[in-house]
Amino acid sequence: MAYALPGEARITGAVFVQNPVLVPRNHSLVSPPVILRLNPAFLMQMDEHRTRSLLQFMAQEGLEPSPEEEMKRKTAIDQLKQIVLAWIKKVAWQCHLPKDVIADASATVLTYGSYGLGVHGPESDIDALCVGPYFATLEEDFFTVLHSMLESQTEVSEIHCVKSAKVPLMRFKFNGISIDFPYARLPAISVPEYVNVFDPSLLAQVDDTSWRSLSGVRANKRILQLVPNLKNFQSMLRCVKLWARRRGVYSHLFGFFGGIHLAILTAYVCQRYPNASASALLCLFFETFSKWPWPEPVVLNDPSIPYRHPDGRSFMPIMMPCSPFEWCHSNITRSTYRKIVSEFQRGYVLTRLQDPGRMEFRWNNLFEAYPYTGKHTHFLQILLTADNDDELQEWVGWVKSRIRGLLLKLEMVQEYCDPNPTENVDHNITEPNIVFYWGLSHKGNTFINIGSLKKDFMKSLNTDQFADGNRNHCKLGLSIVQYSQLPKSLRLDASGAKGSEPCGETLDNNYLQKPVYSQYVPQYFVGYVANEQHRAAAG
Ligand SMILES: Nc1ncnc2c1ncn2[C@@H]1O[C@H](COP(=O)(O)OP(=O)(O)OP(=O)(O)O)[C@@H](O)[C@H]1O
Ligand SMILES: [Mg+2]
Ligand SMILES: [Mg+2]
Repeated sequence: MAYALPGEARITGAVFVQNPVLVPRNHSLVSPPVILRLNPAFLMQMDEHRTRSLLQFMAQEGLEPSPEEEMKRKTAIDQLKQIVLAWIKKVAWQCHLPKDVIADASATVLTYGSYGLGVHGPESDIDALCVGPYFATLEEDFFTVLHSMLESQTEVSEIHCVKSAKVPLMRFKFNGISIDFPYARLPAISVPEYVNVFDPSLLAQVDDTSWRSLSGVRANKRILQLVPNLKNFQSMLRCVKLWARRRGVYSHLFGFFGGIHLAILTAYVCQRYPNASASALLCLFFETFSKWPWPEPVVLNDPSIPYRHPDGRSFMPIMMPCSPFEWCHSNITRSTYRKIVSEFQRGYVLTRLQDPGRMEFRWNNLFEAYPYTGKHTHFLQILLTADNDDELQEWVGWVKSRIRGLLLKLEMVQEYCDPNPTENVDHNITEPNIVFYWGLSHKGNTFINIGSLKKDFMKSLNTDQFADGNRNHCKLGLSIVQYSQLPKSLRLDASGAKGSEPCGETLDNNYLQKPVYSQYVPQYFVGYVANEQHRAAAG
């Protein structure tokens, strides 16, 4: 028995109900149910209690980096700023610029992505845009001069240039922290630390690549301007990201959401319910998106701003919140769309505010890890091996940057496929390796011609282009495995209480989860092509 709150009494702010309503208290525990007459003060108290328990849960989960981790990141950015400043003086001097211009010349580093939003976790990268003056070129000064300056720093390791991406960047580790480092060139001599990235006079003259590189920073700043309560937004987005990770719907490359998508969805709910508490916002997130009439787009900005409707190819269109108001790039497919929708619905069922008599909220249930082995009986095993760890890292990165092709091919023969992005290591195999297990539909075609699937995918992988085609020892194996052939750590019956004996190749439970941070990004990665019209509209 559950009494729903009347429609108009939804939690849309500090005021919860217009009229007291009757609800059962602890209806599952008390029989017959004790009926309690709720009043707004009680509901408010209950909301505070829920928010406290959510914040407690977040603390237990270690979602916020420790002060030491924070300091490490801040130091990394400060040091990068110093390096960039030294770099620009050197470039100005090499360009034989007049002394006073050399003295004025400056460049800076602007953070964006999860770090810029203040929602990074211990495992997040730092997205840092290097912004330099007009005389420092991308190809020569950034990718050659700055690259070699960075390479010579003891703090920097695993540095790679990703020149062919839409947003060209350097990728490296600074004291062990992964950094994405694109470059934008502004029509100025001096780029101050707090440069205004919305300044139309600057934007009107930047080149296309710089424009795309700047769009990440501009989108972030816009999100921060648009959310009414920053602290609530940050708490909620941390929770939403944890939920998405645990439920297997966080991975842009594997057809799910990336950080930018979740940031915009979260900001949308915050904007719509400016006075709601952090816990109410999380509940409203699931309510909003479990009922969302996809493919109706999610638009964060003022709805009066005219926009072109999406082309109909995107399952879940989400608009970037800064001009020229393009769509966030999305890899969502038929299968991943289905999974995301069902996860929104699950979230809604577990957090619905229909039962306000329920004082305790089991947040653990919402964030439970997705039970792949309870949902699927057959899996596509994707095994990637290489001669050494460095080659493996490059190989995995390359394959992941093109993995959507495999998903689409599989969807042509399978009704549904669940591409689990978790990276496992099989210690029974001597070569360095990474293994993925993708859930297959039991209703679909159980016969998959693995040979032809692999041939097609290898063709689209275009291994000749991969590191100049010199990596002959990088291999990819595809096979279908049953539940019983999975590593024990992935099975529901890992305790051995029940379940069948392994058949075929036996895999042990010595698997590790080890995310690979790669130099490769898909060609379409981030952003859009700007044109004169876009620039004119910028601001
Ligand atoms: N698909 C995309 N479309 C548009 N912009 C994107 C896209 N993916 C990434 N970006 C830009 O790059 C930034 C950094 O992306 P990244 O993948 O590092 O996610 P993030 O939000 O920082 O989350 P994480 O904590 O996982 O790193 C985003 O904030 C966004 O500006
Ligand atoms: Mg990031
Ligand atoms: Mg990044």
